Amino acid sequence: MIALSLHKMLHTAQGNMLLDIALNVPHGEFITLYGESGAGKTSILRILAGLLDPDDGKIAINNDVWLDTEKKINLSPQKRKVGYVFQEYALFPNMTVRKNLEYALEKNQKNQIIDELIDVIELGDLQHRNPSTLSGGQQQRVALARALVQTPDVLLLDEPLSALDIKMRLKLQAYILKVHKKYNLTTILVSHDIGEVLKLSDKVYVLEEGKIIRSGTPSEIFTSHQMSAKFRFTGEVVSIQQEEVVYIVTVLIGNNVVKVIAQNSEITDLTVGDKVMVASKAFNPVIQKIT
Ligand SMILES: Nc1ncnc2c1ncn2[C@@H]1O[C@H](COP(=O)(O)OP(=O)(O)OP(=O)(O)O)[C@@H](O)[C@H]1O
Repeated sequence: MIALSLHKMLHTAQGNMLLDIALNVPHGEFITLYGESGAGKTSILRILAGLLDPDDGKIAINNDVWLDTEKKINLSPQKRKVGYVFQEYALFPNMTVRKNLEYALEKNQKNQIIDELIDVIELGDLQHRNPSTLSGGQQQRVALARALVQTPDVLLLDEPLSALDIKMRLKLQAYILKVHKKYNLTTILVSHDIGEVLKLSDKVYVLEEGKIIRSGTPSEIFTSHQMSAKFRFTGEVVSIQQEEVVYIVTVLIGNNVVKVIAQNSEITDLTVGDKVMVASKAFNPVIQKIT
């Protein structure tokens, strides 16, 4: 469980903005912070990691207190068990992938974890190459592995996939989910990509001007209930799930999510990431791939 409460006066181009957050994240949950640019999402991650001090607050992870401004407790970033992945890959360019991972080992830590992560994140073929020779997606896989070397309790992901194309994003999303489950992490993602948020998170917190204004499951937050009877929209498939004899296709249309019931014949050539048209036909939405 992450128990977090904090205040921090932030200085924005429009003047002061109070970041005022209280959040409890159960152990093993995957949450997303979602909101406009400048709402304070990155600041929350930096405060958790110990890279930014709040004006006052408390952070406890399970029973470990990382910060308690009243009791003057403030653990250094090195003592907090967090893994942090940013949009920038921030790898050492002149060290091999393996050396980049080994560099993250703590003193006296066995390097067995390096082989395990290379296996789990499938970096075997890349381990002796330098990051500069790798694609963005491959570099981000290395950055993800490096964030896990010290077996953190908490994984912080600050728009880690936003520089990647859709194919790479989907691949990396799968690795992120895999490590989240395998290492029983509590994960906090910052993302603007609703498809990604839907796929990865258990719960979404919507931030506006430093405060949480709404929270719920991704479907609760993003599903539109205001669809008119006659419509025609284009969107992107974010998931396809089988429900007994039919399929539920989740389509992202602008900032809204629409769930369409489809027959087997409608989804045969459909995959996640496809652009589709959703249109009403006698009150039932139909879905068609755009080629
Ligand atoms: N150390 C600091 N002290 C005071 N203000 C800060 C500090 N760091 C950031 N800010 C300001 O706080 C505001 C929120 O920044 P933050 O990066 O947390 O937003 P964000 O929601 O992550 O935005 P984005 O989606 O663009 O990354 C910005 O206006 C920023 O200039």
